[in-house]
Amino acid sequence: MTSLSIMGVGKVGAEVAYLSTVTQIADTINIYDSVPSLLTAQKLDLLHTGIDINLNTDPEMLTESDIIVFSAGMPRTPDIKTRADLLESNLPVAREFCRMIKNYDGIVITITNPMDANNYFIQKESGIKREKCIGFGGQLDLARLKYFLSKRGYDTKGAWVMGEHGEHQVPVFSGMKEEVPENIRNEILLEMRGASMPVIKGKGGTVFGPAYNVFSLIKAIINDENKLLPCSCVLRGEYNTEGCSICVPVRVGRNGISEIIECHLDSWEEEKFSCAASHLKDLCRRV
Ligand SMILES: NC(=O)C1=CN([C@@H]2O[C@H](COP(=O)(O)OP(=O)(O)OC[C@H]3O[C@@H](n4cnc5c(N)ncnc54)[C@H](O)[C@@H]3O)[C@@H](O)[C@H]2O)C=CC1
Ligand SMILES: O=C([O-])CC(=O)C(=O)O
Repeated sequence: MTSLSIMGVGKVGAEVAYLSTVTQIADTINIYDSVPSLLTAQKLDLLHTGIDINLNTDPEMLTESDIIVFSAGMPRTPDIKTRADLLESNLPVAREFCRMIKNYDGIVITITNPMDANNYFIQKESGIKREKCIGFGGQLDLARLKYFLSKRGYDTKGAWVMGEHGEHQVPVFSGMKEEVPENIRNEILLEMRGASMPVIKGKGGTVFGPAYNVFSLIKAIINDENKLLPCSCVLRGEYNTEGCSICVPVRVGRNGISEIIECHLDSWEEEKFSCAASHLKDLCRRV
């Protein structure tokens, strides 16, 4: 029996709820949002699929879940330059979330930006084990990296991402068969940084990319897949890093993160990862 909760059913949260409903991935789905009219509308719309699901909207049920997706808070608009600029608006929401989930010891998937800092804060504030606090964003960055590589005719096998889900993301090329020269690496990095903005400008926010990949993460947990995924997690010395949550390769199964993999990086990647870590440590000191 699996119970899944989604806190914040705006664009991304609702799409995750929809995918979880149509695939019947969980036995119980619990959705919550601070806007009652939106919450009622999302509930009715899900029920109108005709799918026989156990759907609740009771915030008390959050702590009874196996997995909670935290997707509440403000998204970027075209004039909000970086995800880190959302910290002041969304930290109070993360704080309220932690109050609501007191004594919870299941898995939290953090989506709300700035995701790495929020994941770090939620882990620290809630006291939930770091293995159960999974920051989402790396899978989406990896999908985008693969898109930019294939557009240039590269075989994407072995491509990876690490670093911040933000300006300091780190595409990892050194595991690929073909060498990617530095000028192309820099070009792709710039494209990755700007990847979501045309979507935000054109339709108000990214939805399908994040929701599909969050759903794969939920599936990896529920089915105990022990799947290798790029996720943000609080480091305690791995990659010589502590004091922040940052995207690294991890294995994910029923109990959350079962292993943090320390992979080889070349000098270009190492330099970028170290910049990402110091940027995130600064951000995390503020939470
Ligand atoms: N990590 C990632 O890869 C991605 C992260 N995001 C982030 O996810 C967050 C949500 O994005 P969208 O769904 O597009 O935004 P949205 O505005 O469509 O939905 C956010 C929802 O949160 C609700 N909310 C706000 N404060 C709340 C509270 N205190 N309690 C309960 N609900 C509350 C709002 O009523 C709204 O329905 C944003 O911070 C966005 O930047 C979005 C896409 C990808
Ligand atoms: O760019 C944003 O603000 C939303 C997001 O995190 C993404 O789509 O990667």
